[in-house]
Amino acid sequence: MAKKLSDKVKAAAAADESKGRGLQGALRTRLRAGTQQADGCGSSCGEVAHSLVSEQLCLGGSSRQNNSWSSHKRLERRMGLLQLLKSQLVCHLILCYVFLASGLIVNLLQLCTLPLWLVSKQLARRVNIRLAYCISSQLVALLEWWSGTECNLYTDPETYPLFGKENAIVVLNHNFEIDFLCGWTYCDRFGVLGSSKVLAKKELSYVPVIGWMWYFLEIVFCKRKWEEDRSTVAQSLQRLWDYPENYWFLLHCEGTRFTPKKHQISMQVAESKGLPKLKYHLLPRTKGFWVTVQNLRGTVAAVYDSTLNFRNKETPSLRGILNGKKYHADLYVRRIPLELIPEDEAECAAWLHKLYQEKDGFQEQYAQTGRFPGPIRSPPRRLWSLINWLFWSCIVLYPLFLLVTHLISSGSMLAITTAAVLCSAASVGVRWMIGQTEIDKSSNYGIKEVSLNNN
Ligand SMILES: CCCCC/C=C\C/C=C\CCCCCCCC(=O)SCCNC(=O)CCNC(=O)[C@H](O)C(C)(C)COP(=O)(O)OP(=O)(O)OC[C@H]1O[C@@H](n2cnc3c(N)ncnc32)[C@H](O)[C@@H]1OP(=O)(O)O
Ligand SMILES: CCCCCCCCCCCCCCCCCC(=O)OC[C@@H](O)COP(=O)(O)O
Repeated sequence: MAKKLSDKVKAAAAADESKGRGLQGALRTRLRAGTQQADGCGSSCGEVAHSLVSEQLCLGGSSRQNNSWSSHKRLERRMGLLQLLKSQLVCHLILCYVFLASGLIVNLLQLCTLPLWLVSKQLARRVNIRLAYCISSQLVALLEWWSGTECNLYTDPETYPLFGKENAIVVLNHNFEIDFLCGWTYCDRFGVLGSSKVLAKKELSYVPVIGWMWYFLEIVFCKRKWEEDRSTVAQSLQRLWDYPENYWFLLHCEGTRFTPKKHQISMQVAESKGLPKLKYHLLPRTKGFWVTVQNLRGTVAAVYDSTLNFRNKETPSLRGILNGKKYHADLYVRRIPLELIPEDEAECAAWLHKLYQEKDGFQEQYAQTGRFPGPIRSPPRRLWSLINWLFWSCIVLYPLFLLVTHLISSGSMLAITTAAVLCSAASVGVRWMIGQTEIDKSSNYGIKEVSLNNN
């Protein structure tokens, strides 16, 4: 497609040239048109614009051509150096240190808000929303500003203005290691990052910084055991009725991340239930969806059916992001008013199965054409996440710098060894946290229960 576009633009430019406009001017005009077209058609098309710029640089007079060419080369070399820098361990250690140190400070501040809950619950919630933003937006900054990952949004123009202005249940496919992070990015762009919620597995509540922050955000945890979850999940959802700010409530109805083995097993379950097979999704669990819709009816306006995929079959990871690797996310969102969702449990379950069949169709279309339906309306990344990261870096890196210089000048072996042990422990801790996002280390949920049922 990229080659086709490039050829098309060049051919049109040559035609313009023959009309006497000069090849450079013609290319410049066509380039503008080409870049606009590239906006809507995939990453490779973006590269067309880049290659045309390079060609244009080569088309000037010979001395200008040499200057432009060498400055282009310099730029490329600088980009290469920047990329090399981003892959260095020392950079990762600094990023992780800032995240851990600032995260623990924020957790401590959240603890300090406990008395406030007794005096004014709504004020305590608003304070915690802002504190949580300080943590989650650091990961958003990592995605948007460090790795430069592109996040496109396919949605219809009537829906777009409602994003961030109402409470919504977001049903998102669970196929990627960074789908939670892409979710956060969209939340940030529509101003609901601090307040957004999820139906999360209980194990995540023990993850330092993020899991601890979630207690204060009234995140809903489940054990993925319906007998226990049916009452605890409903109670936690009821508490959100008077939440003071707009939020998105995320539900991965598959309940676990996609792996070929889990897919095979869940399709056996689908078959046994007489349901059509899904190619790109696990069979959704319907109880969590039903209980969420029932308990949030009246306070949530719609379900945002969200389907995420990455261009060129990219398999993004948090490690890749930390290394500065750029990915290209595409998200398709359909708004479905909550009144359209059946109240009866069995009907609601059938509705969800149908929704997942439609989602599977969208993924098939994406696999075939590289596009979801509808126009792209991508909100720009916001500066706030970067400003927040710079602010916390100043706060926690300055004392670290003082400490390191003091340690070195003191020459005390004991102090230096203690610092090295603490650094290693922190590094192991962060690796474990990153491990939580890795599909290779995914739980046995969706495998174990079926083999138990079969025994
Ligand atoms: C685009 C914008 C994005 C916006 C983002 C917004 C906010 C962001 C905020 C935070 C981001 C952080 C993200 C963190 C992500 C963390 C996510 C998770 O932790 S996912 C895991 C936890 N969540 C869930 O599990 C939700 C889905 N699960 C359910 O709804 C379950 O029903 C349950 C309520 C958890 C109960 O679990 P249980 O295991 O008891 O399930 P069921 O009773 O439903 O299971 C029995 C049921 O399933 C059938 N079955 C059996 N085996 C399988 C199988 N392998 N596959 C499919 N189905 C199976 C079985 O036959 C039973 O069927 P039935 O109900 O018909 O009897
Ligand atoms: C600037 C910042 C640098 C930071 C570097 C360190 C970052 C460490 C971040 C750790 C973030 C931990 C958040 C975990 C969210 C994981 C969400 C997820 O995807 O959970 C999986 C479950 O849904 C299903 O589990 P499985 O049954 O598949 O198993």
